[in-house]
Amino acid sequence: MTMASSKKKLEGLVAATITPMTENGEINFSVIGQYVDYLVEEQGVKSIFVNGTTGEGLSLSISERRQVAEEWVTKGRNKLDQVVIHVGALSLKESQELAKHAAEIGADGIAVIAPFFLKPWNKDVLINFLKEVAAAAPALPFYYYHIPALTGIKIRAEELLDGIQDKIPTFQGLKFSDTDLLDFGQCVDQNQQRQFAFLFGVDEQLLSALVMGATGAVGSTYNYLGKKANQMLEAFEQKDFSSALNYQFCIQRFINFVVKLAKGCKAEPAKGRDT
Ligand SMILES: CC(=O)N[C@@H]([C@@H](O)[C@H](O)[C@H](O)CO)[C@@H](O)CC(=O)C(=O)O
Repeated sequence: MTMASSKKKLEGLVAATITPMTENGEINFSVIGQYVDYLVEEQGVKSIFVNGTTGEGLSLSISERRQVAEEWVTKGRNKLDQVVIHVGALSLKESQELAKHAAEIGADGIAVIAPFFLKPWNKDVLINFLKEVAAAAPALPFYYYHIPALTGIKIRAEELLDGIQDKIPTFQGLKFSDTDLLDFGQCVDQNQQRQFAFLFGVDEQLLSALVMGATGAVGSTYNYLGKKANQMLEAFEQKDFSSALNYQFCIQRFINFVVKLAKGCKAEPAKGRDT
């Protein structure tokens, strides 16, 4: 048994954290402690996903990513259940450096997206990349972060997962940020022993993914809609599907409102890296 497999399973809501910035585009480390307290006390969210899409990890320098990861781990100690660090990068060396660093600072897991510029042309090439990153942190649970709309890599997650633990012994689960519920369902279905975490990443459709077997969810909206989403999880658990659906509709209305608001906004420079 690897050390990774003895770890507690990542489940429930996981907030994909925003990286707080100052007006000058520097990282505002000073608010991370309060941010942790807010998630735990106000939203009931006890696990986080750092430096992912929401955290703009790929727009930060390697040094910034290391510092951000360290700050979340430090401030989350004894408060958060799990801190997973996204360590994906175009450079294998950088990704390995970040994976090693995540292990050194005591993170609970690492996640990796597919390299998206010179793209892996088939499943085996992608697996080899992921395997090399995972090997840099052999004691940490490893999650594959599937987000084809942003990476442009259309290799189905179901195909990738087939036999993955033989190649990546620390493989612990999938963060699935896509609307293809056939692919998602087939990932769950092929995992007969139920040992992996299946974390859905399209917050507005989480209820459908719960039906399909999601064991948890990673998303941006759990930063501020965590309480509502937790109520939905609770209703689903109690088999109160009509209440669960009402919560999902409420979340959808909110997300739709935010999306429309964002479309109507002119990008303001220097608040974040991706505006
Ligand atoms: C494309 C994107 O940013 N998707 C979000 C969702 O949480 C998304 O914001 C939400 O479903 C609203 O559309 C997450 O899947 C991304 C995520 O978890 C991350 O920040 O790594």
